[in-house]
Amino acid sequence: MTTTTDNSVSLEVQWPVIPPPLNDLTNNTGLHDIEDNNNDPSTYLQQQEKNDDSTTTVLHATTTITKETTIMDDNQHLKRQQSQDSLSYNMQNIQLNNQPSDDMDTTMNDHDDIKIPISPTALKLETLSSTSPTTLTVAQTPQQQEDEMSCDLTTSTTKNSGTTVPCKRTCDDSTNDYSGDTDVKRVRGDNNSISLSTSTTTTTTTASIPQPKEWCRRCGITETPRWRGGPLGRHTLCNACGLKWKHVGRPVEGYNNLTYPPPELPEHLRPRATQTKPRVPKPIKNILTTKVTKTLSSRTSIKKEKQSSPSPSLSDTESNNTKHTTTAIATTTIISTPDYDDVLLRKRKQFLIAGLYSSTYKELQLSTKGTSAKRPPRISWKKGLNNNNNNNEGGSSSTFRLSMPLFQGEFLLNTECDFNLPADILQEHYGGRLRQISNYTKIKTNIYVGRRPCKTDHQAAICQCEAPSNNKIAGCGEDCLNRMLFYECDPKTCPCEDKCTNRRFQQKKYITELAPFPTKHRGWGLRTLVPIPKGELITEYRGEVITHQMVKERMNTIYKGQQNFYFLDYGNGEVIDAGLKGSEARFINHSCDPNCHIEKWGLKGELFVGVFSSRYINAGEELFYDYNFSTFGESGDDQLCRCGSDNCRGTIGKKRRDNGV
Ligand SMILES: C[S@@+](CC[C@H](N)C(=O)[O-])C[C@H]1O[C@@H](n2cnc3c(N)ncnc32)[C@H](O)[C@@H]1O
Repeated sequence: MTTTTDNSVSLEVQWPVIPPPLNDLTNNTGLHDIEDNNNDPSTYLQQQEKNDDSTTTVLHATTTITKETTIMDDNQHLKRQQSQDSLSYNMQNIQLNNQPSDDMDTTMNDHDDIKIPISPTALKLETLSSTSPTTLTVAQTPQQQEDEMSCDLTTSTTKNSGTTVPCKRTCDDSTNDYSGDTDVKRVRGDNNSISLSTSTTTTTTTASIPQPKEWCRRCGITETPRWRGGPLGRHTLCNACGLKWKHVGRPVEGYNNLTYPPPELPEHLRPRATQTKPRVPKPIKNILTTKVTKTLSSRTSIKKEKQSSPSPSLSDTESNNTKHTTTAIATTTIISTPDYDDVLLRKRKQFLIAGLYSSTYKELQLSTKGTSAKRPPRISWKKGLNNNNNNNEGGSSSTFRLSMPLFQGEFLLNTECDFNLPADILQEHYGGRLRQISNYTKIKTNIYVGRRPCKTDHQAAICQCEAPSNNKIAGCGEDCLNRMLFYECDPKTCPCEDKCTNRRFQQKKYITELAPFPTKHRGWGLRTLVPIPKGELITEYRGEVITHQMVKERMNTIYKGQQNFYFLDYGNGEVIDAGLKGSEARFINHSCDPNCHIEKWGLKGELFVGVFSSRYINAGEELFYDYNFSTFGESGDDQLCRCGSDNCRGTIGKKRRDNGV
C-alpha cells in the first residue's frame, strides 16, 4: 500500500503486524526497539491469530528514525543508514512467523537490527474498535524533531502463514539502491515529523509532534545564526528568510511554512516582487474588516483543499485505506501548522488623516460609521444659539462655545459676507492713495554703467576759509570758494577741518522726512513732511550713470511705450537714469514754478546731483523742480505739463531750440 500526499512520501512496509504492547508504546524512552516490543513475537502472533487469522493491521504512527536506523534487507543482512536524508530503506522480505524464518538470518532479538526510536514526551494510543482507526500521538522535543526524519510507514500483512511478504519501498537516495518489492516512501511532514503508518482495516494510529520553541515559519529549520522577526512576530523567521521577507518581498497575506508564497495565494496578494498591478489603497476603516474576512476565507479554502484532494495515484482501495492516512496527515498538518499560517502577515502603517493637533477632527472622523463625516463645530457667538449640532459634549443650547482656531477657516468659508479690504489698504483707498508704485531698486550711490567710477585721489581746491575760533561758528560758510564753485571741501585739506560745513553730500545730510504720494495728473510725486528752509539740500538724485547712446537704446527697448521717464543730465555727456535703480528723488515732478532746483556738486572727480530748496517749503508740500533747466533728457520734450502753475510753458523737459537741437 502506498500513501502519498503533497510534499510527502509514505513509507510502506508490509509485515506481520506485531503491535507493541501498550505499556511499551507508552514508555518515554528515547529509543524504542522493536526487539523490546517483540520480546516474544510468537506469543503476540499467536494472540493475533486468535483474533483473526487474516487480520491486516494498519499502524499509522508518527515516529522517528534516527541516523543509525538499521533494518533488514532482502538478503537478511543488516543495513545501517548513516545519512539522515537516506531515510528510505529496503525491506523486501520480512517474514515473521511464530518462529523466525529460516530464510532470515536476522534475529529479531538483535536490537541492532531494527531500531525505531520513539522519544515521545507524550504517547497516546487509542484503539477504538477493530475497524476504527487508532491514533498514536508522539510528542517529541524540538531537537529530536530536528535530528529526525519524517516518514510514513504503512505496513500491512496477511495471514501469518510463514510466507514471505514483499516489502516495497521507494528510496529517495539514489545512491542507495535498495530496490525491492517493498514500497517504502518517506513522508516529510510540516514539522519534520515522521509518520509510520501501517495499513490495516482495523487500526489506524496517528501521531503529531509539537513544534519547537523557535522555528522558521517559512523553511521550517530550527537552527539559524540569528532569528529574525517576520510577519508572524519576533523570532518567527530564520536569518535568510527574514532577510528575504524584509528585502525581496513581503507577502500581503499569509504563507505556510513550506511554500513561499503559498500556491493558494491569489495573484493579487502575492509579494510585491511578483505583483504587476499596483495596489489600490483602501479606506482605513475597512482594512481590518476586509483583512479578517479574507483571512478567514483563505484559511477555509486551504483547509478544504487539503482535506478534499486525494492522491491521484491511488487506487480506490488504496485511497479508501489511505483516507485515514491522508486525513490524518492533513489533520496533523493543520494541527501542527499554527493558525497564524493564514493570518494577516503584513503590518500596515497607520497614516494620520489629519495634522497632529487636529485630534478633535480625527476623533470625529474615526467615530463616524456609515454616515457622512461629521462637520467640525462652528462658532456660535450668541449665547443659546449654538450652531454645533454634531458636538455631543454638553448638549445644552445655552452653553457658549467657541470653536478651535483651526476651524476658523471653515467658518470663514461658510460665512457669506461682502468683500472688504483690510483696514490699512481701505484707508489708502478712501484717500486716493492706493496706486501701485513703480518697482525700482533703492541705491545709496550712483552706479556707473559702462565705466568705472573715478577713484583718483583728486585734489580738491583748498578754500581760503579760516578755521572758526569757537564751535558756534560754522566753517566754510557762504563765502567759501569751494562752495561758490559747487565743490565740496576735502576734510584732509580744508582749513576748517571737521568744522567745515561744505561737506553735505559726503555727510549725507539729507531730509529724510520725504514721502512719495500719488498725484492727480502727474502720477507719483514726492512731498516733504517737514518744513524745509531755502537753500537746503533735500535729497540726492541717484541712479545709473549711462551715456546718451544708452539712453536711446533704453528708450527703444525697456522704456518703449512708457510715459514716465527718469533721466537727468549728469554732465560730461552722461545721464543719470533712475528708472531701474535710484533714490526717492525720482518721484519729483516738473513744475514751471518750482520750489526746488538741481545742483551738481563735484567731489573727487565725480558729480553729486542734489535737489535743493529754492524757497521755504511748507510741510506736506510737493516738491518740484524745473526739468527745463535740468536737461531732462530728450523724452520730456513732447510731454504736456500739468504742473498747474500760472506761468506754465505747456511742456516739460528741455526747451527746444528753433533748429530742433
Ligand atoms: C521723474 S518722473 C516723476 C515721477 C513720476 N510722476 C512717477 O509717477 O513716477 C517724470 C515723469 O513724470 C511725469 N511728469 C512729471 N512732471 C509732470 C508734469 N508737470 N506734468 C505731467 N507729467 C509730469 C512725466 O510722465 C515724466 O515722464
